[in-house]
Amino acid sequence: MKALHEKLATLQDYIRMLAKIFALLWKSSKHTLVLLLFFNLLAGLSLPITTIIWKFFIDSVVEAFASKDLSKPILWILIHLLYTQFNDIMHNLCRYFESNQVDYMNKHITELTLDQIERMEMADFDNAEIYDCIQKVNNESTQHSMNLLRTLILALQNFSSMSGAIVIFLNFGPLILLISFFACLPSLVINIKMSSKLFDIFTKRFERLRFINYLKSVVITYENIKEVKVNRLNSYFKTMIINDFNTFLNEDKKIRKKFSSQNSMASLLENIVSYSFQIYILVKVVSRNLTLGDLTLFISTLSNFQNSIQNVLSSISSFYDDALYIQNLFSLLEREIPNQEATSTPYPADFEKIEFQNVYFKYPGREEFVLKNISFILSAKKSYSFVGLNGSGKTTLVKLLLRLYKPTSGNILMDDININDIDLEQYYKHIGAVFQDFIKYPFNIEKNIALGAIEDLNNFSKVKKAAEQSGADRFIEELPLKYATMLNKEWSEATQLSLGQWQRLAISRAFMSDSSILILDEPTASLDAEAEFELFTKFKDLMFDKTTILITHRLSTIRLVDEILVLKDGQVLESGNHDTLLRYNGEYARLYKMQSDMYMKGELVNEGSH
Ligand SMILES: Nc1ncnc2c1ncn2[C@@H]1O[C@H](COP(=O)(O)OP(=O)(O)OP(=O)(O)O)[C@@H](O)[C@H]1O
Repeated sequence: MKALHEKLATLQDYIRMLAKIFALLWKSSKHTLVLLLFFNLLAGLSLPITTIIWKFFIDSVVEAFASKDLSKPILWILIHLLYTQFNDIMHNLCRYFESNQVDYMNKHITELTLDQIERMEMADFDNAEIYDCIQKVNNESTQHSMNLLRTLILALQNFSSMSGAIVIFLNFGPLILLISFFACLPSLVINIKMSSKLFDIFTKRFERLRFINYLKSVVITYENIKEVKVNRLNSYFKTMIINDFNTFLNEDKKIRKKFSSQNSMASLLENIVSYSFQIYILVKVVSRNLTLGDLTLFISTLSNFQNSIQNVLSSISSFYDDALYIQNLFSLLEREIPNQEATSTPYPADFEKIEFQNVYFKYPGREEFVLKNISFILSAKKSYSFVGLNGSGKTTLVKLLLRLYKPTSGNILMDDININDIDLEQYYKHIGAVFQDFIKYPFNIEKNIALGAIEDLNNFSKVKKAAEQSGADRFIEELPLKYATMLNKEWSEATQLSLGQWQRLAISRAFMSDSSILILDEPTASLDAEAEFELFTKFKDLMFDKTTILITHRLSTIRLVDEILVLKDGQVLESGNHDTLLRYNGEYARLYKMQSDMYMKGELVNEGSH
């Protein structure tokens, strides 16, 4: 991805970017955009039209001094009143359509982003640059789309005002406006330079800003408060954050100071030009025998013209600020995602075995192989466990089976069918998984369980049964609102569950699914050893017709499975059932002995990891 200043190096780049933004606005809501542009163009004309009305009013007042007839000035006041009223209505309409357009744009961007994210593969999320981009777009979408629209509207209104001014000056001396425009150019250059400098700094410090925001969120997140307090980290983090703010502030102040003195020089030039022209206008009005109204008309129009230029300048610099976000948005939306190969092979519901054949795998962007020459067979309707030290590749094996990644080489077959050829929708319908880092959905208990089978979202009796099977029903029944209880502290009237209770809900989701393969990747780490053993015994009975894969570090539970695969450094070291592996007296026997010794000594309270 190119840096923004490289991408927006030329005027053409700006125009291309503007065209893309316009297309985005157009697709968000054509109808609202047309009305919004129309009313803003009209609103932009209000300044020149009001100035013209005042010209006629002043002329009529001068006439009234001689004729003593006030009807004309009163008529002009009435016209002004009507026009002001019309203007107010128009401005309200502008605000109405602007707010609607912001909402439509937000909705459209959210929809496009979510569509794109749905099409992206797991490997895309491993790419730090893409991941970063998604986070930025997600966090800043609302604010920036609003800013952007305002900037464009402001620019449009001012262009409209400037065109009105040009029409007024057409017969009087359009050169005056042209020279005034050139007098504003130094300001334009200074503003663009300042914005680009601030923008460069902002880009450079973006990483650090994200770090600070992350640190702030560490301090304010409910789950973290206890650790932060106990370790007395509040003031340490606060100092870190404030120090960074001070550094940024000083850097910004230096730049602003430099440019504000340059800006004063530029304003001096503008003022000299402006006041010279006011004198010129005065001389010309008198020499041509024009009216007092004409004098006010031209002087006010000149001043309005210069203000409009200033406003357009500030639009350009705020556009520059918002461009980083827009750049991220477009690079995310324009990212080419190769169409998934059509995988239409039906899921082999009555498969007999799953076979890993010489599977090698390395993560995208990584050099080293995480899995090396893995070959084994899982028979249908049997239970298996992957065992090994942290980082030995257990979860990676599961990710390949779940088709979140494809093997770098080698095949994974269900009978003779490569799993990556099976229709994906059908595949996921038949495979269930619960992970250690399961999701805490922002819904009530019923829905948190029901999401295990999206087809059965409203099947309450199935939800209840799943909760009974996981043992979650015991704590649910004690809650005042039972299955209707909202979870998580963040939501009003919500209850905070313990991690073990959350895990039981996640496991209930597995009981909802009618899948024929079930993967449990350390979903029971927060349950005590006894609860895990009891749960898995139950699991085995209930899941007798499924192929199950259990990953846990508790070897006491692992005893229950039909076959154990021991992994070390991405390779299968041993396989067999508990007794065979103990007799073999290899890695498994060593780990098992170590854990049971610790149990005997009462040292292992919760052996989540080695
Ligand atoms: N997304 C990723 N990108 C790059 N490397 C990864 C990624 N996920 C895991 N790894 C690396 O792959 C190796 C195997 O990780 P994996 O999660 O499969 O181990 P594990 O056996 O499940 O470990 P644990 O018992 O700690 O859960 C580790 O060295 C890890 O650093």
